[in-house]
Amino acid sequence: MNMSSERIWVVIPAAGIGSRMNSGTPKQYIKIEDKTILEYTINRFLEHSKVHKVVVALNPNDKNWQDLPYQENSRVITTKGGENRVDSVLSGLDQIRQFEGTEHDWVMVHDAARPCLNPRHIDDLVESKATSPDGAILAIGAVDTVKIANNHQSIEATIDRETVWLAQTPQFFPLETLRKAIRVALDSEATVTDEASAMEVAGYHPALVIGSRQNLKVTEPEDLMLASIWLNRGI
Ligand SMILES: Nc1ccn([C@@H]2O[C@H](COP(=O)(O)OP(=O)(O)OP(=O)(O)O)[C@@H](O)[C@H]2O)c(=O)n1
Ligand SMILES: C[C@](O)(CO)[C@H](O)COP(=O)(O)O
Repeated sequence: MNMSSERIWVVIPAAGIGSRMNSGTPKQYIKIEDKTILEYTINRFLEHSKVHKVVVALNPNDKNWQDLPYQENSRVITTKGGENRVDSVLSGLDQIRQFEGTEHDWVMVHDAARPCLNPRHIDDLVESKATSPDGAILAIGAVDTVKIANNHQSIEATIDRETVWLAQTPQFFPLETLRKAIRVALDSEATVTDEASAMEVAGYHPALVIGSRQNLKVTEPEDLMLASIWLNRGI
């Protein structure tokens, strides 16, 4: 257990319905081999020595959580998810603050739908804390040429892909700074599709930490095969 004054919490937004997956089961509860996608994701963090506790934001209509093996685990806390991902994340941050979080703590936010995260990337983010006070996110560079489309779905322009980074999660920030930044961003009706968006609106410049295409977000049916391959190889 990490006894330092600066603890690392994890918030896992898991309240989505997975509409793009076209599955009868919310995608975070689809099983690969013997475990659900959500279990792979939660276990990634429970197995990491630097992680204090994990807060999972659940859909209010979630019927599957009760079947997962975390009911008696004191390091796993649940909270009520919200209408959008950002609302679920904020609910998790508020839960931490109400529970035992302090202003010294940091938080990693990681999509439930990214079960193939390699633990070494958690280490990389933790290490980034020493040099990135504004926080950091995992990201990967674009390997294809990047086009900007006009509203008729034809090419408007090509942009220099050296400047293009595809954001992943975890996204790692000081707990209180992130919580306040999200609240300000939402009050200003900014679009917040990841935590870094809110931090940017607040004027911060989070660092980019190299991630991996292995850390894919299971979004559409074809992603399941890729996730299965990675998970069956063992991470
Ligand atoms: N109101 C929401 C919406 C999404 N999420 C979570 O945010 C992560 C990333 O979102 P996404 O991949 O878009 O998941 P869904 O919203 O479930 O997918 P879709 O957009 O296809 O419905 C997922 O783990 C999802 O469970 C959440 O906690 N609360
Ligand atoms: C947070 C995220 O995974 C970073 O790429 C992404 O923004 C989530 O988008 P989604 O549409 O909520 O899956």
